This record gives sequence, C-alpha cells and structure tokens, in this order.
Amino acid sequence: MINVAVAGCAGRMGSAVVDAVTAADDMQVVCGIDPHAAGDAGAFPVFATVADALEAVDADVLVDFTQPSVVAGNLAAALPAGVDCVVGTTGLSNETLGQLAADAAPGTALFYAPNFTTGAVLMMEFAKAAAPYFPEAEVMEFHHCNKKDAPSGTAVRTAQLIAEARSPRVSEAPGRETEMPGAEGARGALVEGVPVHAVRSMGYVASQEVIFGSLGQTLTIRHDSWDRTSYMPGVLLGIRSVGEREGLIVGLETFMA
Ligand SMILES: NC(=O)C1=CN([C@@H]2O[C@H](COP(=O)(O)OP(=O)(O)OC[C@H]3O[C@@H](n4cnc5c(N)ncnc54)[C@H](OP(=O)(O)O)[C@@H]3O)[C@@H](O)[C@H]2O)C=CC1
Ligand SMILES: O=C(O)C1=N[C@H](C(=O)O)C[C@H](O)C1
Repeated sequence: MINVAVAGCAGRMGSAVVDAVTAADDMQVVCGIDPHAAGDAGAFPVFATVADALEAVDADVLVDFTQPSVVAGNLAAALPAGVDCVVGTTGLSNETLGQLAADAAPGTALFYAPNFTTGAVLMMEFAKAAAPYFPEAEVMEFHHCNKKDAPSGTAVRTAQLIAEARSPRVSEAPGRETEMPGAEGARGALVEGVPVHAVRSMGYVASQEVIFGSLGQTLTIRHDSWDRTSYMPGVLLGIRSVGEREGLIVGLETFMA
C-alpha cells in the first residue's frame, strides 16, 4: 500500500486526486494539507502545513496541486525528509526544480509534470516532431479564469521543446514592433522565442493549440481537457512510479510505456 499525502486537497485538482487515490486498490490517502481546510473532520486528517503533516503521519509520496507561490516551500519540507514528490503545480522554473531536487534525501525523487494527460504529452511530442519543418510556430492556450499563472506550464514546456527541436531557419515573424500603441502584448509573450497567447474564460478547463506555418500551409495541433478526471491516470502512474526513482524527473512521458 502506498501512503499518499495530498497538498491542496480541498482544491479543484487536489479533491480529484483524493477521489482517484481512494478508488485505487494499491494506495491510500493518509492526510491532506490545505490551510483553510485544516482540522476538518473526515476520512483523513487535514493539516495546515506539510511540516505538520509529516510530523504526524507516515507518508511515502506527497502529491502537490497547490499554487505557484507555495509549492517550493512544500517541497523543501518533504524532499529532505525522504518523501517522494509528485508535482502538478505549475510556475516553478527548471532551475528551481533542480535546486529543490538537489536538497532531497538520498533515494528520493521529485517528479514534475506540467500536464498529466496522455493527450497533452502527445501534443507536445507531435509539436517537437513538427518544429524542424516549420519556420513559424505560435502557442495558444485556453484555461478557466481562476488559473493563477500565465502562460500555463504546458505552454512553457511546449515552447521549450519547440525551441530545442527547431532548425536554425526560424522566421522573423512580426513581433512587438508591430503592436499598436495601447495594445502592447497583442503578439503574445515570447517564451524561448515562441509567441505564447493565454486566453482565460469561464467554460474552459484546459486547451492548447500549437500552430505551425510555412509557405502556403499551416499545421494545427490541438488538445482539450474537458474534465479533471483526464489528469488522474497520469497522477496515479506518477505515484506508482516515483518510488523507484531518484532526483529530478520532468514529464509524464518518462513513465508512459
Ligand atoms: N500538471 C497538471 O496536469 C495540472 C496542473 N495544474 C496546476 O495545479 C495547481 C492547482 O490547480 P487547481 O487545483 O486548479 O487550484 P485550486 O486553487 O483549486 O487549488 C489549490 C488548493 O491549494 C490550497 N493551498 C493554498 N496554499 C496551500 C499550502 N501552503 N499548502 C497546501 N495547500 C494550499 C488552496 O487553498 P486556498 O484556495 O484556500 O488558498 C486550494 O485549496 C495549479 O498550479 C495548476 O496550474 C492543474 C491542472 C492540471
Ligand atoms: O491550471 C490548470 O487548470 C492547468 N494547469 C496546467 C498548466 O499550467 O499547464 C495543466 C493544465 O493546462 C491545467
């Protein structure tokens, strides 16, 4: 039985993780961490901080779906204590993830996936495959309006993968110099040289399009998450896999067969 602590257990993703772990035969939720829900009576104890939780319960894995501003502190409490971490919270740079993993106890792993859906992983793989053949690439991402970070972690990772895979022949697509006064930002944010556009609206869960262009043609790769259950098989795969690993691991593709 894998003992799982869920940080952000009262949130949109955290509550879905609690349901998915509870429904699985080989793992159980031993506690939650969520400041405003701390002390709630329920199927498991809820603590205000990761440090409080790890003093009170024996957890094998910490799953974190919290906020960009708090995830680093949670990991800094769990990793040196030898608790493997499965992280979906976006907004941390690769450099910060590396520093946190360097402070982990021996044999302990930090697994971060900017997106736990198989479809988004494939979208990024397809974008990586297309990038050398198209001089132009832009990312459009669409999320619910309560999202706390822009651009999304998935969009940032996609831009990084495109930048790494590009041939030297990247086009000079019209940029900031074409933005009209009072409409600065119209061409998006440049992430690793790739324009990224973030849409926030009620109605979306999470969607992304990657648009490639070359002479007389475009190629659009699109993924949609319509429901947060789409992330759960990937999160459970991470929980089951992380115990055999050590150090920093980025991307669900590492564990996909
Ligand atoms: N990698 C992936 O596949 C996915 C990643 N995400 C990412 O997951 C994160 C969470 O998203 P979502 O569930 O929508 O957000 P929510 O705001 O719904 O949930 C976050 C929860 O964390 C709580 N919280 C705040 N501070 C702490 C703390 N110090 N310790 C523990 N819990 C805390 C919040 O409480 P309160 O509201 O009271 O502040 C809230 O209940 C985001 O970064 C998002 O980008 C989301 C979907 C998929
Ligand atoms: O906040 C969200 O909802 C999501 N966040 C992740 C991201 O930033 O890419 C994953 C998915 O897009 C949903």
